[in-house]
Amino acid sequence: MRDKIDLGIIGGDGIGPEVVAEARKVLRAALPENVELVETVYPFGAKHFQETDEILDDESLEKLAQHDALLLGAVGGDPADPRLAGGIIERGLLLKIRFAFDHYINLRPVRLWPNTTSPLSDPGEIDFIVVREGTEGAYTGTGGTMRAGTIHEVANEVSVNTAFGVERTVRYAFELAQQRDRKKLTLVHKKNVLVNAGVMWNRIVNEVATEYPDVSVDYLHIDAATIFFVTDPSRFDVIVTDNLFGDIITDLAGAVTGGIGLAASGNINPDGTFPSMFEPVHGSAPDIAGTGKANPTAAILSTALLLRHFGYDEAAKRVEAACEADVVEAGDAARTTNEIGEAILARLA
Ligand SMILES: NC(=O)c1ccc[n+]([C@@H]2O[C@H](COP(=O)([O-])OP(=O)(O)OC[C@H]3O[C@@H](n4cnc5c(N)ncnc54)[C@H](O)[C@@H]3O)[C@@H](O)[C@H]2O)c1
Ligand SMILES: CC(C)[C@H](C(=O)O)[C@@H](O)C(=O)O
Ligand SMILES: [Mg+2]
Repeated sequence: MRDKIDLGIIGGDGIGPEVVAEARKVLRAALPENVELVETVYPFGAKHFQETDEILDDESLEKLAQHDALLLGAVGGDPADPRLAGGIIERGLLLKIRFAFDHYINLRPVRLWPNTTSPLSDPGEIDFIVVREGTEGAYTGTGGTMRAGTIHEVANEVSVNTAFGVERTVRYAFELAQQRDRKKLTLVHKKNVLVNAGVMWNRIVNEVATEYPDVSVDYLHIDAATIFFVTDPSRFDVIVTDNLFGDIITDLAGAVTGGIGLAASGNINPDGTFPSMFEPVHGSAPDIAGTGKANPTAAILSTALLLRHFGYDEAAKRVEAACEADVVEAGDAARTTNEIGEAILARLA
């Protein structure tokens, strides 16, 4: 195992820097003593763009590429600012990194912890993981607008799905399913309507399935999947899905398992050619930024994914156990971002 992690950090906007501050403390404390943590903090985000006109140029991207991994809070500024229209920061910063660093696996574990409040009356056991494709689908920016601003405007947003991109994602999901107790993979798509992409996803899942005879395969249309997220979430083990469906269902999963403030994610480049990037599922939450109400647990749990990514399984387990113990003990008690971070940190000591 490596004895040094060179980490690039982008706190970003809103609650991003607030939750990242807590995550950094926990990460440092969780790492084995003989592992050096080198941190470089970058100012990128909507605020930085408003002040400097810079989003993320190629030179900065090259600097980010030199790190072993990246930790990101969240980006996204004031929706009322016309300069930020069109997702300029989300696309020019966050998606630029995911695409440039070939983060084709967007890994989003979902768990209902004891004593966590779920809006479901009888949630049962929830412990599944969403393997969201991260570099294709509706996110490529393919499309365009004709006759903009007129009654005759046509706006096309094309979902791009390549056999290469789908196959590597599906294979990753099967590998993951094979390592888990239940060994069950559910493809979530919309093959009854998205007949080109959906049919290809389905075919590739069935083809790869022949190499994993011990993994059982299930299929759900995305609309039906949202029903089961609420009525029977324990049926899921590993879900594989495209970029946009994966975005939507992981916010839903966060909401039914005790809140988006607990949902972690990793944008993984499994080949190791580029740094993987770890971030909470949630956004910059402008409605609570600066109030101390943000839950940093999702960001802290994202560092557990980072630790596991580098093989520090014991350290990852300690972070997860500390978060779990904190959730179990504190329940819904109103605490500040800093209080939650300190409580989790104290449990690691
Ligand atoms: N990875 C990212 O950087 C990322 C992810 C999602 C959204 N965004 C951006 O963030 C901005 C706001 O987006 P949004 O409002 O749709 O989604 P959001 O996730 O920021 O907020 C949705 C709701 O969840 C709450 N919430 C989010 N994180 C929380 C936490 N840690 N603790 C407690 N409550 C929390 C917010 O207060 C809000 O009520 C937009 O600009 C969006 O594009 C960025
Ligand atoms: C901000 C946005 C581009 C991003 C996405 O859609 O992937 C976010 O919602 C997420 O879930 O990480
Ligand atoms: Mg999202």
